Amino acid sequence: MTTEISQTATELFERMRATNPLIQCITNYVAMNYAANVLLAAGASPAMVHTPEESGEFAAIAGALTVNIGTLSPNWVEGMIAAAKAANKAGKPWVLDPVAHFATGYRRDAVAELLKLKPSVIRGNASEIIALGGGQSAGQGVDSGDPVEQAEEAARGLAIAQGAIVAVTGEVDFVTDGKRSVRIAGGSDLMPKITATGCSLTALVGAYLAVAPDRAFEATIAALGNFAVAGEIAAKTANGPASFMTAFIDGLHRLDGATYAKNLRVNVQ
Ligand SMILES: Nc1ncnc2c1ncn2[C@@H]1O[C@H](COP(=O)(O)OP(=O)(O)OP(=O)(O)O)[C@@H](O)[C@H]1O
Ligand SMILES: Cc1ncsc1CCO
Ligand SMILES: [Mg+2]
Repeated sequence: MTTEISQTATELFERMRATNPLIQCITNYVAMNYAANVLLAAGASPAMVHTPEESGEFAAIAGALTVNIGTLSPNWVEGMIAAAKAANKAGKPWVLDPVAHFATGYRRDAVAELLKLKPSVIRGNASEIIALGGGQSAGQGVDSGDPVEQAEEAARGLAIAQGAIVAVTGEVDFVTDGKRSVRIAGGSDLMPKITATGCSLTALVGAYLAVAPDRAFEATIAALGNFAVAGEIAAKTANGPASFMTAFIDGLHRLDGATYAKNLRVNVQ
């Protein structure tokens, strides 16, 4: 099972890079530039299209949509909802990143509306997933304050309740569809020291979903595996967060299928 999932992830890595999928990213002001560069380096084609006047129209032509609520305002929420509705209508997968949704009523309400539109994948840090499951999290704003293991039960429950794949990221990532679960090791402790690493990963999950819309579980694992492998390699030459960022973008660009397969550490639970 572990070997099978690793092989599938490697196939999806190759397919994503060969396909260069067009991904609509509705993300926050902090993440926009970094996420676009991450997608380009990884082999996808990002487009940051958020305003309601065009977000729905664009969702119908993109391979997948990703929605991150990091820096919200009414116009953006309207754009997110229009895009998610259009993606659903066009049969396109979409990913939700519920950044700090527990922090304010406005964020909670926005996430509740978006969850009604049934994202294919929900990707968050441990604190965000614990809070989505109704638990008390130790998160501080956008940063997680909880270990991934503590979010696993909430992740399984959320996956079943939503009919979605749930990905919890941290030192060792956890992905579940409610029945099947895997852990993905790798990455670097420098990754949470760079803002928008998680937001960029959410965008990359969209890129993998675009090439395997009917295999959202495997696509999510493959995307998280891509970050884990590239992050671990980048950390070997980095002196701190700033040089890591450069090494990470270069590493995503240079990564090949053989290196991906060799370094991927997925464990079926
Ligand atoms: N301590 C760690 N060791 C290894 N990898 C890590 C660690 N912490 C986070 N990561 C990796 O960093 C990436 C982003 O995960 P994280 O949980 O930090 O997202 P996030 O909190 O949503 O980020 P942000 O909101 O700042 O964009 C994932 O690929 C995850 O595996
Ligand atoms: C720092 C920050 N604030 C709102 S969104 C964001 C990016 C990381 O989630
Ligand atoms: Mg986040």
